[in-house]
Amino acid sequence: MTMSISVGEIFTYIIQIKLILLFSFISCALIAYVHFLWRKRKLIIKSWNMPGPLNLPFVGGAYLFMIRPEYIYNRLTRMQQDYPDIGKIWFGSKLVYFMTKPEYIEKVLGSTKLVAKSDFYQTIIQYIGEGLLAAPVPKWKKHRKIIVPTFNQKILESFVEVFAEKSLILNEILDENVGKELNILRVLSRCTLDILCDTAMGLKYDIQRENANYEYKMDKVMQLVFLKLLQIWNHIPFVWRLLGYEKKIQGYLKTLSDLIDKGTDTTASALSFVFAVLGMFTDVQDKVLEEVLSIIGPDKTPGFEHLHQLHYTERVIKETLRLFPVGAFFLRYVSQDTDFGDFVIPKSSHVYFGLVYIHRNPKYWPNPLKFDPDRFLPEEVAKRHPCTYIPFSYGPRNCIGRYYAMMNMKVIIATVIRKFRIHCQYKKIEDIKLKTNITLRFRDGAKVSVTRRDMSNN
Ligand code: HEM
Repeated sequence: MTMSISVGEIFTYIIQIKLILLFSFISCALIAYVHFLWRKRKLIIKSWNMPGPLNLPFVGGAYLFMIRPEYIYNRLTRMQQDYPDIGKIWFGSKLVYFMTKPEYIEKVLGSTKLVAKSDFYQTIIQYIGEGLLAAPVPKWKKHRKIIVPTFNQKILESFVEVFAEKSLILNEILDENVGKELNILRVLSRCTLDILCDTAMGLKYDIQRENANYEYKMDKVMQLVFLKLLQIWNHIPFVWRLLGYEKKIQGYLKTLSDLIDKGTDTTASALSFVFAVLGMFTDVQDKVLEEVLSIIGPDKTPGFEHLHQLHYTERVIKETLRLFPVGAFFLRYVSQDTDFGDFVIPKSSHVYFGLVYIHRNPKYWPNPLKFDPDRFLPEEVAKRHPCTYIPFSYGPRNCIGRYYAMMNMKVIIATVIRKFRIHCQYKKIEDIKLKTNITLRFRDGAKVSVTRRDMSNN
């Protein structure tokens, strides 16, 4: 007896198999989703009434970041604007709150209990190393106690000479590029990295003159880390490798070797914005020059004793960091239920602090896009809540390098401004479009150039 199967039957079998597979897939997905809801039930219930963007199953609100990397930060900023004071978003399986109300910010950042870093930092740890920035709490406590004294006044004072010496090399490089549109961030990154290697490790690399492109590679590493951080499909190792990102990042890391964990370029980013601002607002530039000349003089090397007298310059730096907070964003892990009066932020959630919107919130900063250094006159500062302005974060886990960075910036500005007039093609703050690769950057370049200053008429 022979059995024959008709083409029609084969077709029916195929359809049935497909239906079974589809059904199995949907069932597995449903089971996984119910399992997820069950595991996260406490977070879901406690955050239920908190406003936020639409969350889809599995991905939550992460679909909002399926955009070109340079637009991700803007989207985050808009989210803060759309949900004033506080909002929430599910980022895959992670519940993330974003807050802009200073009282809420203070409650989290000022707490000695909420000092754990969000596990979003794992990506940073994986490629850049743990450092103090991302260290788990017990290790952080121990290391911070050891490191803080190394930033004391006496030690900082001894660094000023290095700041000044390296700033003179910067001046030589600027002099070779007079009149050209410069990649100012690159030039400044090399200078601040050169300074950091010397002051932190005693290494004399002469990075400013070498052509090893450290800052370029560092930038690429940061860009890739940022992508992995915020586009959750990149968390899947297979996808990350398939897209070729792992190979790229390892390539850059290999050549950065021992510099990688020192490669912070926040100071250089901040300075690049200061230069742009000085170029845009010539009256501000003139006042900075006037102050530098009156405190330090036309040729004298800046010394520690001068720096605390540069009040106007300091206000210019602070106002620049308000509009362009180069530390862009950071996250904390909520290790215990935290009561805010009207609501509770549940244990195991995360808090995101996006600094651009916090610093430009019209509720606390009238006419926020106006560049006005006098917002930082002591009497004006006293009127504001301290957490309306947090470029160096706030509380027990704030930036330990803030005084170092401030002094470094003042020395560089004082050295450069006496020899060069700074120009910038941007005309107003709104013209500067931003992106971030962890630190804040110009989306369309800094558009800065310098010309030699004729000191007979400045
Ligand atoms: C303008 C320059 C700088 C800005 C705007 C800045 C900003 C910040 C911000 C916002 C944080 C908190 C980050 C977070 O919680 O994830 C931070 C932490 C930190 N910064 Fe800075 N920073 C600057 C320069 C520096 C420099 C020059 C150093 C070192 C020499 C430094 C060392 C650190 C360290 C070690 C931490 C981690 C502190 C901790 O977790 O206890 N920073 N910085």
